[in-house]
Amino acid sequence: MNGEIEKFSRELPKIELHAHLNGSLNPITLQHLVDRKKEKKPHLTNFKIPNQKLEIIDDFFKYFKFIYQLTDDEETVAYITETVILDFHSDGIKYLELRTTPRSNEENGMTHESYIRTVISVIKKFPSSKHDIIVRLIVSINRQSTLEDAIKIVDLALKYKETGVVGVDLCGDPSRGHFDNLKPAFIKAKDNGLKVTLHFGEVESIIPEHASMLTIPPDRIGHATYLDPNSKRYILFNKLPIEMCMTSNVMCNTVKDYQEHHIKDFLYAGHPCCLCTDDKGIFFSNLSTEYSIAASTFSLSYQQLFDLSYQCIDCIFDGDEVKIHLRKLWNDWWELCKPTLNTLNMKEGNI
Ligand SMILES: CNc1ncnc2c1ncn2[C@@H]1O[C@H](COP(=O)(O)O)[C@@H](O)[C@H]1O
Repeated sequence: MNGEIEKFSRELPKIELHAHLNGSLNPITLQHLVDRKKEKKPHLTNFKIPNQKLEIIDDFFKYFKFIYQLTDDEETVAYITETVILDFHSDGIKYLELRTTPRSNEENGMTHESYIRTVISVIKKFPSSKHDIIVRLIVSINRQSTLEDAIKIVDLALKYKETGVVGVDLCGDPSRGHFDNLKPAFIKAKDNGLKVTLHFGEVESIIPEHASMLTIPPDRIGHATYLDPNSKRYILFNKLPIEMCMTSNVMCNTVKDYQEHHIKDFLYAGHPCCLCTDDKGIFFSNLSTEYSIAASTFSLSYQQLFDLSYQCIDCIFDGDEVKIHLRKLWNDWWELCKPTLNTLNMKEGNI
């Protein structure tokens, strides 16, 4: 990879809109958690995430059986939230929408509500004025939830709407559950002013759920790898922003390689695409690497990389005031940075 582009991608102000808390733990944090818990849970002693491409996406979801045992109390949830925010901060992320699925643990008194409260209490420690990063929360609902639980989670998201929750997400193993079972929960979220993002088209077998999902309608979708013609038309016509997770898709083998990634078609069409990490801890990536990969795969120029990052501002779930703040930040950075760039890479790239 071109070293100059890597440096540029690191320094570029960036927005992360699709990052699962428990999938974003760096290897050092994970090892630290293993060390802390191994006395009580000796079967986790040798747990490590292998840095290799998976054969099928089903294998990916198995990791959470282990990770969840490491993050099953409020103290640890607070610790990982802080670590993950600091990691994103040091990678040049200026606005982060972190997402997580509330969990409970009867043994130590953690409830869905105390889980959310814990995450929010850490987010509050990062006021933008002090820390140079704005953090918001998306509350995830797993596809395997019951409708009753999903509604409870939406109610909690609404309860904490004024303290940093901006939206809800549908996530989880796409081969489990069905969107229609949970649809009323998403309608409730939307009706009450929360934004909605849905994992969409991550695998081909999910296509029959698409038409129903689009009726919500979502404010963004994640992945959009496998699309039927009607959904694709809807997404393009409505300029529905897509959270693009290139390394995640390649590592889970839902996309053959970077060159074949569907982001290419959407970029050609001038469609709003937001590069995201998904689960940077499991895929050994970070957001600046995703920008470098996009640049080297599709020969993007500095200007195109900057534009790619800039247009994410329009796709955030927070309101106009934050958007205006971010636009100024981006423009000021670009004015300072532009004169120092190698003019060769300023020329238009392939897209
Ligand atoms: C590969 N792409 C993906 N597709 C679907 N769901 C995913 C995912 N990556 C992560 N998750 C969902 O996020 C949870 C972990 O973070 P939190 O416990 O919420 O912080 C996983 O259990 C899974 O449901």
